[in-house]
Parts: sequence; structure tokens; C-alpha cells
Amino acid sequence: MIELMGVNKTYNGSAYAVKDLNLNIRDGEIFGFLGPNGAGKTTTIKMITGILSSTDGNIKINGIDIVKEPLKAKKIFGFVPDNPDIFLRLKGIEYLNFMADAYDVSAEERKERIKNLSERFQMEAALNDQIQSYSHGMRQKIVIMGVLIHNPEVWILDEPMTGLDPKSSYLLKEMMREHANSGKTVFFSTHVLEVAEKICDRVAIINKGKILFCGTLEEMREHFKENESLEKMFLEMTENE
Ligand SMILES: Nc1ncnc2c1ncn2[C@@H]1O[C@H](COP(=O)(O)OP(=O)(O)OP(=O)(O)O)[C@@H](O)[C@H]1O
Repeated sequence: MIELMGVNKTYNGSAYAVKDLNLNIRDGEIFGFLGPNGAGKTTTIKMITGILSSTDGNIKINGIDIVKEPLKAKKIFGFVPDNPDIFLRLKGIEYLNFMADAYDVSAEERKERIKNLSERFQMEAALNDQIQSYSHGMRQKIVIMGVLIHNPEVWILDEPMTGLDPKSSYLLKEMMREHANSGKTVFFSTHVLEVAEKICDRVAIINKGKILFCGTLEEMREHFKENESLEKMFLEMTENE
């Protein structure tokens, strides 16, 4: 579960990047955070994960406040950032072991998870190569694998499908569904309406830092019928794809 209560963010006292954010992302659901470029998605995700501090408001992950108890909160979630260009000089396997060390994953567990994840993502043959030799999609995959190695309860993913080929994208969506079905939480951002439509139980739509809508896809369709400006915004978003 992720809770955002009255969260605001301004960068250097300028205009609000996000304003009065109230969200409750429940256990057992895939929650899509949807909005066009510059809407405030990454800012929000960075605040949830403790990378940025909010200007005001509170954020809790499974009841743990990310500002008051950052270490405890960080053990609960796994975060896939929007830019997978990290630790380029490490080999894939070294990166996975680094992540497993960071989260105290036992030798037995990590062996099993590395095997399982590299098979599923078809990365076995690449694990002994340096990450800098990987394609964008492979980098994205190794980051996802590194995040999942400690089997976090809450998954937070920023634009996770970007750069993935259709097969890997399908696999990730399947894994997100399995995770949510096991009663855990999946929160991800996208600016692609179709991705959200396919896999989300609920979505929030953010634009210019404000939540315009939060609910199920069915409710979203109903809402669209009555709200031309929202539909227009969506058309603009999808046309830009
Ligand atoms: N470091 C920063 N300093 C000042 N303003 C920033 C900074 N980072 C983001 N912003 C501003 O905050 C607003 C929200 O940006 P954010 O990156 O959260 O959007 P986004 O929804 O993730 O966009 P995208 O889909 O393009 O990644 C934008 O107006 C952006 O210009």
C-alpha cells in the first residue's frame, strides 16, 4: 500500500510541480499513474521513493513514513527508474550480486532468483558482459531484475515498458499481474494510455501537477463521456506517441 496525503512539491520555490496530491494505492492492485510529459509523474515517484523530499505532505509505504523511517521504508519497495544507465562498467551478474548484497539476499535465494529472472528475461547469455555493451532494452531488463532480486512487496516503476521489446514488455506485464494477484502492490507511471488500459486495476491521471481523475478504467470511460477536456487531453497524449 502506498499513501500520499496532501503532497506538494515546488522546485526552488517556483511554480508547483505537483500540488495537493492525495492517493491511496491498495494492496493487490496494479495502479497506473498516467500523464503527458512534464505532468509530474517522475517528481511524484521520486518523492515516494525518498529521492526527493516533498515541500509538504506525508507519504507512507505499507504504513511506514518515507521521510521519518527511510531505511525501513526502502526495504519494502523496489524501484525501477526511468533511466536504466547505471553501473555501466559492471557485468550484469556483478550488478545483480551488488543488489542482492545491498538487500541481504541469502546465497541460496539469490542463486534461485538470478536463475529464474535471467531465464524469464532471456538474459542468461548476457550476464557475463558489461552493462555498457547492452542495448537499452537489455539495460532496462537488468535494472528490473536487480530490483526484483530482493522480492520487494511494493513495486514502483517509472515508465517501465520504454525500450522493452514486445516479448519482454508482455513478460513484465505478466509479472506485474502475478505480483498484484498475490496481494502485493504495483505502482507504475506511463504516458501511454494503451498500456494503462490493458493492465491497470485503477489509474490516476495527472496533468500540470494536479490529479484530474482517479478510479477504475470503467469509471474513467464514464468520466470521459461527460468531460470533453479530459478526453481532449488524452487525445493529445496519445497523438504524441
Ligand atoms: N530538477 C528540477 N528543477 C526544476 N523543475 C523541475 C525539475 N524536475 C522537474 N521539474 C519540473 O516539474 C514538472 C514535472 O516534471 P516531471 O519530470 O515530474 O514530469 P513527468 O510527468 O515525469 O514527465 P515525463 O513524462 O516527460 O518524464 C515539470 O514542469 C518540470 O519542468
